This record gives sequence, C-alpha cells and structure tokens, in this order.
Amino acid sequence: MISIKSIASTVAPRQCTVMILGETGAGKEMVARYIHAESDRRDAPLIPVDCSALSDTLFESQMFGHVQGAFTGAVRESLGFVRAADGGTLFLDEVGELSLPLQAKLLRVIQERCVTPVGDTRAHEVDIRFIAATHRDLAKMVREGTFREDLFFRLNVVVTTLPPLRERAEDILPLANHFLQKQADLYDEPARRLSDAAAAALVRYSWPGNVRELANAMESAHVLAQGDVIELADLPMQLQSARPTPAGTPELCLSELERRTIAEALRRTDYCKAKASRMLGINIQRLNRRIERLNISTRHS
Ligand SMILES: Nc1ncnc2c1ncn2[C@@H]1O[C@H](COP(=O)(O)OP(=O)(O)OP(=O)(O)O)[C@@H](O)[C@H]1O
Repeated sequence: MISIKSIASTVAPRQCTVMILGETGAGKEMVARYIHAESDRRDAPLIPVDCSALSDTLFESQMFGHVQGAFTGAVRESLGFVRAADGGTLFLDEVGELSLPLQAKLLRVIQERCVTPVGDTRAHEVDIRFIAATHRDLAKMVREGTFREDLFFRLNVVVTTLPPLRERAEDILPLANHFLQKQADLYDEPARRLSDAAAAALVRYSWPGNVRELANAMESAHVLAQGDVIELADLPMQLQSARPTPAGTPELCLSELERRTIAEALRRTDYCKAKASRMLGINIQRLNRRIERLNISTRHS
C-alpha cells in the first residue's frame, strides 16, 4: 500500500491520465480519490462513472448532457458527467466494460476535450483529468479486438496495479483495526479488539471481495461481539473455516483471478447469488454480468 501511495502522490500534481488495475473491492476508487485530493483540482469535483452501467442508447445524454426538450422526458437541462467534472477529475470505473461504439465516443472526448450535449448545436470545451480503472486485462482485449488500441494508449499512460488483499497480508490487520475503530466512532463505543484466533483467521482467509469484504466483516463482527474482544465465532462463517492459500500459486491474469474469485464465492454461498454478491461487495446485476462474461457455472457440478 505504501508504494501505491507514493505513486499516487507522485502522479497527483501532474495532469497525466492514470490507469488503476485491480480486483473488485481492492480500493481502486479510493486511490483515484486520493490522487484527486492531492492534485490542484481538489476544489473541483471528482465524478465517478460506472462504465458497466452506461447504455448504448443513453450514453450521449448521460456523459455529455442534454438541453431542455432535447427528447421526450428531457424536462430540464442536464450537464452530464463530463461537464460536471469540468475543472476536476472524471473517474472511469470498469472502463473495460464499454462496448466498442462507446469506446469510440469516449476516445473523441479524450482527444478533443470538448462535448456537444444532446440537442445543442455548440461544443463545450472541458478541462478534465481522466483516471480509469479496470479489473480486466486491457492489452489482451486489444489483441482480441474487443478494446480499441488507440483508446488503450490514451488511457494507459501511468499504470498502477493494486494487488489483491491476499497478496498484501501485512495490510490485513491494520485495515481490520482501522475498520473496527470506524465502527466504534460511529456508535461512540470503545473499539473492539481481535482475539489471537480471530486475527489469525483474518490473515489466513483469501479475501475474494478484498478490502470491501474486510470492511463488511469488521462491521458485522463489531455488532455481533458480546464484549470488547472479537472471538473467532463472531466472524462470518467463511472466515471461520478459512484454510491458508497454497504456496507457489502460479501468477494469474486478472480475469482468471476474477473468475476463480467469483466461482469460489458462489461455492461458499451454496450458489446463492444474493449472498455471493454481498460477500464480494458488488450488486447482483454486476455479479450476473460478470458470471455471463466469464462463463462461470452457477450450479453445483
Ligand atoms: N487502504 C484502504 N483503507 C481504508 N479503506 C479502504 C482501503 N482500500 C479500500 N478501502 C475501502 O474498501 C471499499 C472498496 O474500495 P473501492 O470502492 O475503492 O474498491 P474498487 O477497487 O474501486 O472496487 P470496484 O472494482 O468494485 O469498484 C471502500 O469502502 C473503501 O473505502
């Protein structure tokens, strides 16, 4: 985490586009917010855009805005994400989920730095810093023809990779204590302490939902603990039965890691998608899209 922080501090004052790679829940948006807060754009907004939720038909209005009366339902003018981020930062989350036609439209904004709202005749100039994030292997997508090479090079200027939590075991307990302190502050109660057995279980577990799953687990443990100490039995079930990850696991590409993570979450929740999506810290629609894209089995085999 320290090296990520120092990269983020180094790039923050620059105007360059940053690409943040990492699994779901690893903290990509948090890094983007840190870069924005450390930059001289901090007084303007950071606008996050979930690219996986942008539709082909509404893209222009969602991103570039529209004038009043531009189409049925356009009862008032809308700025759109790009103009809302003027002077600040546009955070393109899950940029690998954009369809090819939408990639072309995004590329034009990045190159020309101006947008024409739907129903408007004038182009509006914008001053924006772009930060993008994805859990996908964009270089592979370029080779496969599903991601535009020109957009890839525009976005892939400074690349920083956020390792999954299981690969930075030294961060687990400090983060767990940080989340326990947050719960204590929220309820104005003393911070609970982890028993040795509970702490060992946290370190042993593979954290498929990364930091988001850890935050949720600490929230639940804070509520369930009977006294000041969090015992093993106060932790979510999947943590109580965690076994160490086998040593010497070969390096995997992000999409393969993601496929395994989702398959494991489904298996642990007895293939209940609602529970698995909670475990992973994503909504069920996003889980369904990923299951479909990665061709993951959703039944007991
Ligand atoms: N180093 C950290 N310290 C404290 N909280 C963290 C840290 N990293 C992540 N978090 C918290 O974990 C949660 C998930 O982080 P974030 O939303 O940044 O992940 P993400 O990689 O963008 O996830 P997704 O790919 O699903 O959008 C957030 O609540 C965030 O505040």
